Amino acid sequence: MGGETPELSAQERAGKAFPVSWDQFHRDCRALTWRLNEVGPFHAVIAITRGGLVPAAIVARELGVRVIDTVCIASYDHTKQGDLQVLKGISDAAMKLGGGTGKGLLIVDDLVDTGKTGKLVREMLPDAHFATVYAKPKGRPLVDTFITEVSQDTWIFFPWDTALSYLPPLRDGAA
Ligand SMILES: O=P(O)(O)OC[C@H]1O[C@H](OP(=O)(O)OP(=O)(O)O)[C@H](O)[C@@H]1O
Ligand SMILES: Nc1nc2[nH]cnc2c(=O)[nH]1
Ligand SMILES: [Mg+2]
Repeated sequence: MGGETPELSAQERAGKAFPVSWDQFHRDCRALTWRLNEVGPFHAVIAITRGGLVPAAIVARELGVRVIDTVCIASYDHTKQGDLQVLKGISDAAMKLGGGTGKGLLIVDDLVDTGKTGKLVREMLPDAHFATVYAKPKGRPLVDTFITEVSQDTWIFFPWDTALSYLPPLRDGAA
């Protein structure tokens, strides 16, 4: 493979890192719920797995919603985006609650980046409300409610993907 430039992952292209702690994530999910409380009530929460599972649990708890379904979509293999794969669709029971179009349903994901994942789910449930905790500019128009916008060249590190580790002092060359 000599001489070939290796393809950059989405994370490498993103450049800037935005690490989020559990505390911060919990606070941001609660802030999201404050906004959603004005929009509901919702019959059910639909979590886009896997990243949507944690915010969906927190939001559903705060809103008092006990029906939670999943739509299972994979696109990024760690940080490289490939074709979207729907591994599991929305259940018939949740579809029925949303009258076939998603009316009164709340879709939750951790973030929108390019918007490809969100677009696909919106097509499945055109009348549902779509909420994410974080949004990048490309995906932002797809989202009805979000809390924090980060630039397109930022990579968000979630607490379930990270651990506390030693950081060398700045003067020793740490970024
Ligand atoms: O707006 P997009 O460019 O489509 O990217 C956003 C999606 O990417 C991540 O999921 P990922 O596919 O990495 O799967 P995961 O939730 O299982 O980590 C994230 O949780 C969103 O669902
Ligand atoms: N963890 C994480 N996953 C993503 N998938 C698409 N964009 C991102 C991001 O910024 N962070
Ligand atoms: Mg995801």
